[in-house]
Amino acid sequence: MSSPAIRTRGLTRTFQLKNGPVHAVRGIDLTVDRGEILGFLGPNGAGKTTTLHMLVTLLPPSGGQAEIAGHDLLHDPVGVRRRIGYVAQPGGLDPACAVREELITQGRLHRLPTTAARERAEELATDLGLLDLMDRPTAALSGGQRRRLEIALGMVNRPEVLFLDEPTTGLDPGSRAELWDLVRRIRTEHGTTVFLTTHYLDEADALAAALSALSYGLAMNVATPPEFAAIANTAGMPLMLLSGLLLPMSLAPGWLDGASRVIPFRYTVDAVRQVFQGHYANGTVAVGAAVTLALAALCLLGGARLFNRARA
Ligand SMILES: Nc1ncnc2c1ncn2[C@@H]1O[C@H](COP(=O)(O)OP(=O)(O)OP(=O)(O)O)[C@@H](O)[C@H]1O
Repeated sequence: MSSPAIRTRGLTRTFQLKNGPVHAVRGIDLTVDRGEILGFLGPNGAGKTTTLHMLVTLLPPSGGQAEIAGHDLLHDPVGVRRRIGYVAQPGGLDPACAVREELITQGRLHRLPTTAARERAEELATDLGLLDLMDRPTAALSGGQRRRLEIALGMVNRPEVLFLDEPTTGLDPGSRAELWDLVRRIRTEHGTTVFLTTHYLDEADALAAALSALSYGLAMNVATPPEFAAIANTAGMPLMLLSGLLLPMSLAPGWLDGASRVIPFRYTVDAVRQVFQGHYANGTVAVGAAVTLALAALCLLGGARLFNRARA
């Protein structure tokens, strides 16, 4: 059986500042299967970008291990880099450079001979809907077109794993939907594993079969729907969610004890939605409310793990 696309164990990053350490990522255990889209969800400052930077070899971890496409992050970073594509947050394009030139230059950076780099540029442009824009300077592209080009640049080396950092931030709803289609096509047509960070639960919901939520530098993954249902059906939890108490560690120590048995977990957003819709039978809870509740649950569980670690 082939190894997972991404596997991390206890991945940690601490920044040492003059006034003390910042524990940006506190020991993440993640497994992402090949060909899967993983939505890595969390609010500002949760540690998403730090995690991503470690996984794409830009930032050395302070502790833990990771394997990407079967290559060890610490011992074989070059092997990792050859097999991944990385699309950073927007802003890296040369405004004066035409789309074709950007694509060819990227191919050359990946050591493709000139002819192969040109062919690859045409191929990607066809695939990602950039053909009509090839002679346009990147400064003259719309936000959505620019994003598509950035993703094409990340695909030049035919990566096994594509990392996208907040791919739709700043896009209008139409461009977001187009980009989601593109990401789905990349997965189905190329079999690429996609790891994307996002602030938006609807984005993770639309794209990802698996979702990992980050809270205070701790990731939670691997929850089967029954496990999640067991948590959600715990007496008192709906009230806590509705009251908007995101981290009621001190208020519900009994519940937190229970939570420690099912963490780490992974689940699909659909499962979360079903759990909450089932819980509030008679259909009075709209999907939007279910999503909000799910997000609150993630925060609660992040707090639970933090709490249990602190006690360990
Ligand atoms: N170079 C650094 N030095 C010190 N602290 C840092 C550094 N980079 C990130 N941090 C801190 O680590 C934590 C996680 O930051 P990170 O950028 O990974 O979060 P994020 O989830 O990507 O946030 P956002 O959604 O705002 O991009 C934050 O508290 C941040 O201030």
